[in-house]
Amino acid sequence: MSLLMGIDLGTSSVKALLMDVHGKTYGIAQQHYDIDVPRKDWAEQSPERWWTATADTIRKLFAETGANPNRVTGLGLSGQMHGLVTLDAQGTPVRPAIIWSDQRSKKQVARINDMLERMNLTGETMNKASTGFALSSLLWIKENEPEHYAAIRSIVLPKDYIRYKLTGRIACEATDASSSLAFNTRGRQWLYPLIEALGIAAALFPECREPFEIAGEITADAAWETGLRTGTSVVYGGADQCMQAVGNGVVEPGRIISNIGTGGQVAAMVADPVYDPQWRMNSFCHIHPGSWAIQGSNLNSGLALKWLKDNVLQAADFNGLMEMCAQVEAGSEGVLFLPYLIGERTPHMDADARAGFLGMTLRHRTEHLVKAVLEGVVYALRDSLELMEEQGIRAGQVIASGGGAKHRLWLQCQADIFGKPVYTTKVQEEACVGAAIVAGTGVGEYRSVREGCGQVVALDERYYEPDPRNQELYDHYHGLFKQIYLRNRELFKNWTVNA
Ligand SMILES: Nc1ncnc2c1ncn2[C@@H]1O[C@H](COP(=O)(O)OP(=O)(O)O)[C@@H](O)[C@H]1O
Ligand SMILES: O=C(CO)[C@@H](O)[C@H](O)COP(=O)(O)O
Repeated sequence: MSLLMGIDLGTSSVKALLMDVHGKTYGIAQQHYDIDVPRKDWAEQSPERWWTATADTIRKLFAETGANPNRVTGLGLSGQMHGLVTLDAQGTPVRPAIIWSDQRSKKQVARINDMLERMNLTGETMNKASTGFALSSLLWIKENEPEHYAAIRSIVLPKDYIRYKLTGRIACEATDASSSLAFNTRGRQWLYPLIEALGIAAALFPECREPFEIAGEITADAAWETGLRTGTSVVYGGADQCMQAVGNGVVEPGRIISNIGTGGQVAAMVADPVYDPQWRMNSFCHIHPGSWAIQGSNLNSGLALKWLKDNVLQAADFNGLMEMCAQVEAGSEGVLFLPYLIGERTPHMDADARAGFLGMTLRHRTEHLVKAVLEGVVYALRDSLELMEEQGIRAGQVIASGGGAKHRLWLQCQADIFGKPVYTTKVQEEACVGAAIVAGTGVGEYRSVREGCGQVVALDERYYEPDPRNQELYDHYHGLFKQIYLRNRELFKNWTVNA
């Protein structure tokens, strides 16, 4: 039977998955990497490091499964969104990639947003600019690193670089391109009037296609580095949020995803170009022309727990932390964590917002801080869920996904704080599975993405009910959580000397 490969270039690791066309997983391999923070507010990763990690991971996957590369009929890619990879005339990265969590481009964001309003283009972008979006980062390079800017011949988003290394073809696709802000999200093409008004050459933006189209074939060099067969078909793939939606079977309206990756999102698919007129959420292209994803984008989800684990507690692993706080009561005995370590998008769109613990007394111990971080992350997701409902999008089912769905405590916390049952799918590594389904559609294993989802994705029978005893308490703390930001917003703006 044919096999499909899905690769997800995440923010904390790259994962590769092999499955058969019915969704039976043959194996998953992973390699971790860090975010580089060379200066305050910067967040960068090396595209070359992504590539060596990806090639190693694919080789490891073949070694561990013993699968024959000749059986792989299609490969699809999923990737962290928004980031900017700059390529020179030889296709070599000009500088490290500026990724989604970078905050250096606040001035450029303000200017782009002014321009969007003046040119009346917000109906096309369906978003306002944020720091870490590729267009904001590119304008920052233009204004601050002219020698680098002069060397750029094309720009792509993170997973597009991996596709280029696999196939030799430089290109983008609509779901991720719509997260760059240089894109007409309504019309699914680059937004040249905006690009040109910012003094950026339109030629830097390569051709932009659809996720399930075949982009090319594995080159001999890539085959040598990865163990894949030369000539294997590679589809364009898509943004991780889109591929995750496919891997959760969310290819039509009615289900909402709550994702805890490095960032966090509450997202739904809509069949109309819906966006929040107050710009508290994001709307991006979904898998097919005529479909969009509307999402609450929280920047500090798994990232906040990872920060606590690595920078504060120097703990060995996530499971150990989760067990440490398993006995702490709902509400962490009054400790609240505001998770805005790198600012926040939904609902505040404020790169200056900052994190903190509040409400501590002599009684509190490490385990309360851990639980408060889990809860703080979910309060932020609840902000997104409430905005989603404000847009008229009702959640028939909330499906949890991402690394945060690996532990029952975080799943129960979501059910309790949302006040809704939370489901998971039987799928492991949903973004990889989504990418594999899209690959299967591109190479003709499935007649449609929907048919692929039908064959591969099923909900787990086990789900998490909200505990009625915790509802009032969590409503109260979520109210405090919102107030803490609102009452400190002005202080955050002037937090740092010489900021
Ligand atoms: N066993 C676990 N228990 C709780 N949280 C976990 C566990 N494993 C991973 N996580 C959380 O998931 C995050 C990584 O999620 P993932 O979806 O793999 O991220 P990305 O796609 O950004 O690389 C970690 O930072 C951590 O907060
Ligand atoms: O900003 C966003 C989505 O809008 C980010 O969440 C990136 O798409 C990275 O995803 P993860 O690596 O955290 O899953």
